[in-house]
Amino acid sequence: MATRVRSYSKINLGLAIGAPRPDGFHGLSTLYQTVALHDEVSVTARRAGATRILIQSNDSRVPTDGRNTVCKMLTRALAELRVMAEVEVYIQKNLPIQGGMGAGSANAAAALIGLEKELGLALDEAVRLRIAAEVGSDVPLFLIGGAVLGSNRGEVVRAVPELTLAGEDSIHCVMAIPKVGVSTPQAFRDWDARYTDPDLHNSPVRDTLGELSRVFASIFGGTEMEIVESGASGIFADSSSGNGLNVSPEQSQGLGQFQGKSETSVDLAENSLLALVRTGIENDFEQVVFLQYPSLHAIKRQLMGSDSDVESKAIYAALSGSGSALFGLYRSEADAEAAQQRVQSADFGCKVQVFLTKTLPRESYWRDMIAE
Ligand SMILES: C[C@](O)(CO)[C@H](O)COP(=O)(O)OP(=O)(O)OC[C@H]1O[C@@H](n2ccc(N)nc2=O)[C@H](O)[C@@H]1O
Ligand SMILES: Nc1ncnc2c1ncn2[C@@H]1O[C@H](COP(=O)(O)OP(=O)(O)OP(=O)(O)O)[C@@H](O)[C@H]1O
Repeated sequence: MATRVRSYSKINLGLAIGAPRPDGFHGLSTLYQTVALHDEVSVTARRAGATRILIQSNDSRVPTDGRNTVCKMLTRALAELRVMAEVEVYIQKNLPIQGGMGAGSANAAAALIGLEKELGLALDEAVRLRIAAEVGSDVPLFLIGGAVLGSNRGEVVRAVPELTLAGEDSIHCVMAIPKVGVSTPQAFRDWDARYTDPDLHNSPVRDTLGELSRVFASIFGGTEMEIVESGASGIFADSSSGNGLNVSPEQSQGLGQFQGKSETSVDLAENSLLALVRTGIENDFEQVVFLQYPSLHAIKRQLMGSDSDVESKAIYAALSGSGSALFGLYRSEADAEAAQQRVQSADFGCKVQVFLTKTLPRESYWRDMIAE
């Protein structure tokens, strides 16, 4: 029987892009959050005299050769394990391709988990993170799950306390998935063009990378990391987690006012999403992707809701990664359903799928990953 692994997706809460680097990548600062929507990656593996990796998928757009993230990951993992094996993988695609939800990256992490389980072997945590980073900037986050800070080119990851809203760490989320694929490398190139071409460059260059990094540091602290075991994976965890949050007095006051309370530490532990959103986080990719696809901007507005109904408005809505998927986060299921309705009933000139889901904290991520 194959090991069936749920390959969950991610959204980005705030994403700042730095200058292009000599290696072709960009510095990046983001807060990844895993969500419950997922593909399913089924893995069968047995030791053999020679390695053979067979990949199949229900979606013909998924490459089944060495270009597949799963193939890249398994090749590296088997080499590190010093094992030869016949491996068969079936990728049941539910998530969009080029959707900005990290689906292909998550497939690679899921395949690694499945391979280890099938062979009864486990790689050292540092090795897993290293080969994950080689496969793609978005892969390491899926070896941690929950709320994860990403830096460098996105592959340096750090577990941070779960995002909370009214004490809950599983937050109602609406994903809107337009039938548009956005190429990530192209979106980075568009960003560069916008900020190097004087004709396109309308506003002074802002150090959004530095600004967002400082926001994250003020919210999550910059404490030492330690390796702890959690679920199926060892993870890097913030040693200050527990009550967890380290917020400036100004932010604490702002949040207290928002809630009509003066207590800060309890409020912050219970409402860290609000604290984060009130710092003004943004996704830099919106500046270039919305110019090219104005319909995506219109979808974001519908996800956000109207100022005349502040109570049911989204807490936050944004493009995920480089898109094309967008998401909204809500106080209640009813608010999320209302947002789903708004998006479904509007005409954006392109087909849009809309899903109700929830953010997936680290504990649930690992607990529910293996489908029985
Ligand atoms: C946009 C995000 O999804 C945000 O979470 C990620 O940054 C993308 O991560 P990913 O799909 O795993 O990207 P990779 O496979 O590592 O890189 C694909 C291409 O995107 C560009 N790229 C990616 C990440 C980064 N920090 N800077 C870049 O310029 C590079 O051209 C690279 O060749
Ligand atoms: N396992 C895979 N699933 C889907 N696409 C894959 C996979 N492996 C390689 N690819 C290729 O990678 C490209 C982008 O895949 P993916 O769906 O991960 O994009 P994405 O959702 O935009 O990811 P990100 O959020 O990391 O930008 C596709 O065009 C596809 O050709």
